[in-house]
Amino acid sequence: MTKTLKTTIIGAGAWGTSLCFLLNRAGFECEVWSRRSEKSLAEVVKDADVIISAISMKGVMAVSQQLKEIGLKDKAIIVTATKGLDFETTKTPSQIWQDTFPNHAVVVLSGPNLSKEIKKALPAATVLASNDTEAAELVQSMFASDIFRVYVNNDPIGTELGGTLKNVMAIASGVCDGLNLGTNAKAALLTRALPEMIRVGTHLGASVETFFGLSGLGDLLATCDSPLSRNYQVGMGLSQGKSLDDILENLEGTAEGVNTATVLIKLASKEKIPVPISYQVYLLLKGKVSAAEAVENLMARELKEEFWYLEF
Ligand SMILES: NC(=O)c1ccc[n+]([C@@H]2O[C@H](COP(=O)([O-])OP(=O)(O)OC[C@H]3O[C@@H](n4cnc5c(N)ncnc54)[C@H](O)[C@@H]3O)[C@@H](O)[C@H]2O)c1
Ligand SMILES: O=P(O)(O)OC[C@H](O)CO
Repeated sequence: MTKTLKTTIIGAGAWGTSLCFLLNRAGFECEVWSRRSEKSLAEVVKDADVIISAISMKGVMAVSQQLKEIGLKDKAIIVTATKGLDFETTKTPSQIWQDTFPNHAVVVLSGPNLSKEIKKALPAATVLASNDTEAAELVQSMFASDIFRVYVNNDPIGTELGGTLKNVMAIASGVCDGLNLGTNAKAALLTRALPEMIRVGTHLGASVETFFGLSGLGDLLATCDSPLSRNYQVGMGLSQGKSLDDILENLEGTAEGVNTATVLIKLASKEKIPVPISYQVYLLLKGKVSAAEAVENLMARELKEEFWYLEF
């Protein structure tokens, strides 16, 4: 039955084309739309049963408003695969989609999914999260294949925050490796990164457990240890003294952690959430500290007890 569902992917970047590859692998057809497509957005979404947004964060608000004007098919499911926070509102993509389409099921897709590995058909796993379990399970059945193991959960905010907040940590991790700080430092960074992500996530209504799953710890491990990650590449470049502009100009695709760091610091300052690692990443991105100074600042912080995510 699901094989007859019409599926449209919005965004023909690295992730949109990888998601199409995965659907095809599972035996599903889909249409990928970009601003360069011959067809209009209205043409590709008007009969779509499943609409997958794989655009970068900067386009989410505009595209969701465009789709609101166009109108979606009754009961169309919206799947959001973007990892970021909106600059103006600090909202997550799923919050934007759900606010725009209150009567439609919104499903978050997030996990340790580096697109270059996906396109080589290497095995991977992901999470589909929604308050609408039926919708999540339907999309699960569409993506599951011999190379893609798909789990579901009912914590969309936690699932997308795992994938979003780790991008900032991946920048820190690129710095750590670029400065050759060693394995001990890397282990300390990643171990302290997780409670920082949990602190933000739980403040925004996410469940702690979600951060120990694929979209939290899983994506943290993948992105913070892979030169394939664009966010990691940003950190690596900064540690080598390159300018952010220069790094971004030579980057293949989007490093969402750059924008996320700014939005996160705005949000964390307003809500008084301690985010020491992300704050040093933010200062580094803004050119206010050097990579070495960021490390010094983290090491010089007030001494405290280790645990747990409520401590900082
Ligand atoms: N590449 C990956 O490995 C990967 C994996 C998982 C999630 N993601 C997430 O998916 C999102 C996209 O990543 P990517 O790697 O494909 O980036 P990309 O830069 O390769 O592609 C982004 C796409 O978004 C489109 N876009 C941006 N603004 C738009 C607008 N206003 N209207 C229409 N289209 C617009 C661009 O044209 C481009 O095709 C990011 O949030 C990223 O974090 C990426
Ligand atoms: O290349 P990055 O850093 O955007 O990471 C891509 C995905 O988020 C990995 O899961």
